[in-house]
Amino acid sequence: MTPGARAQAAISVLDRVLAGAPAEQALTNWARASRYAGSGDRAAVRDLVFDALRRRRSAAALGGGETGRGLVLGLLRDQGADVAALFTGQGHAPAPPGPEEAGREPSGLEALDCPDWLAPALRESLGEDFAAVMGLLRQRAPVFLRVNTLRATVAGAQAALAAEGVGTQFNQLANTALEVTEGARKISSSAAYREGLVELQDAASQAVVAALPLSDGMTVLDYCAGGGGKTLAMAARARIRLTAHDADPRRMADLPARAARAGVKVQLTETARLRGPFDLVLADAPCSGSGAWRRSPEAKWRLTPDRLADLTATQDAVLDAAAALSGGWIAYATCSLLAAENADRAAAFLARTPGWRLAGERRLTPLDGGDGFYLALLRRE
Ligand SMILES: C[S@@+](CC[C@H](N)C(=O)[O-])C[C@H]1O[C@@H](n2cnc3c(N)ncnc32)[C@H](O)[C@@H]1O
Repeated sequence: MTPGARAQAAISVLDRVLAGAPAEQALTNWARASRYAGSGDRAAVRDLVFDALRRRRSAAALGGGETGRGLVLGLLRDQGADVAALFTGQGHAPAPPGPEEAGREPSGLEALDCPDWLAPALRESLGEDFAAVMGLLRQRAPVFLRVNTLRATVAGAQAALAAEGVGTQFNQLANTALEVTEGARKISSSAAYREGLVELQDAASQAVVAALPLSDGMTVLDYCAGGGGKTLAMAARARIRLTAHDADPRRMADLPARAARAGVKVQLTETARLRGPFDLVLADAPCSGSGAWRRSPEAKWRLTPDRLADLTATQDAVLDAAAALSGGWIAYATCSLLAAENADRAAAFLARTPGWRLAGERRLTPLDGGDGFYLALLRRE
């Protein structure tokens, strides 16, 4: 595909996303219908789509409108690309821009790609870091790996990856974290990955697990296990008896295979069969994902006040369920930057639940290098 044809493909995918389709699904449908597109084309179109979604507001201003065409035009102008050479109207390339597509410079919250309604809450939560964090959320996220210390040392994993063309450097957020510097697209086919030496996991997510009070012999429940990223990371930290649960068990479908690959034992349990007490319950609650908007930029634009209110109600329910199942610790975590989902939820829990205290807290933002995360360690008195 020519660069112009790739831009046109991104325009059609973005039009579907703007109409409500999830970006991953719209990209998959486009790729299935475009057998002529090679892996390089698919990667280029994907990058255009996700870059445009991260900058949806500012790109719409620069491109003259919030359409697929406006977003791609605006993104390319932002990147300093030669738009006239791409929007030629020749072959499969998009038509040249008209005068109504001249666009304008974005300003204020628009230039930060911040939704207006969320700005006060984000400003309050992030304080003087607000603009710097919003600026980082407009960029691509680094790719991080977690070294599975049950299978390899950090140096051993680095050497195995390097032999397969994947360059890494140590990241200070966690002593298991490697940032990928080269060859990210080779990871999933590498032997190091297939043999369970490394997992894809954000460095801040690893830092959260590193901060948990885990020791040999503990019984641990991962109450919101999802795909099991933190389940596996906890298993590598200490010899614990691990149970994984999720309100939607289908989310744990890959966990048995991932656990086998990592050399880890995990018991999957349905809600009706859960029996406490556990020494520690990890409540990695569903949230706005605002700390991970670099990876999932659509979430920034789809969040609404009603959705946020639903999420905080679920977070309260998850904390209450965790308290009923824990004999000692609750680790409440989110990948949100909003105090309403973080410290406010921990405070509300402590206010309505006698017999618990706050034993520790950690806040991470993309300024620390990884995703934004919050962790509250709650201790039964
Ligand atoms: C942030 S994700 C978990 C990510 C996972 N811990 C990881 O590290 O890969 C939150 C999970 O909570 C689950 N969930 C939502 N509501 C829940 C509830 N009321 N009780 C338990 N799990 C819930 C969702 O299905 C989702 O898989």
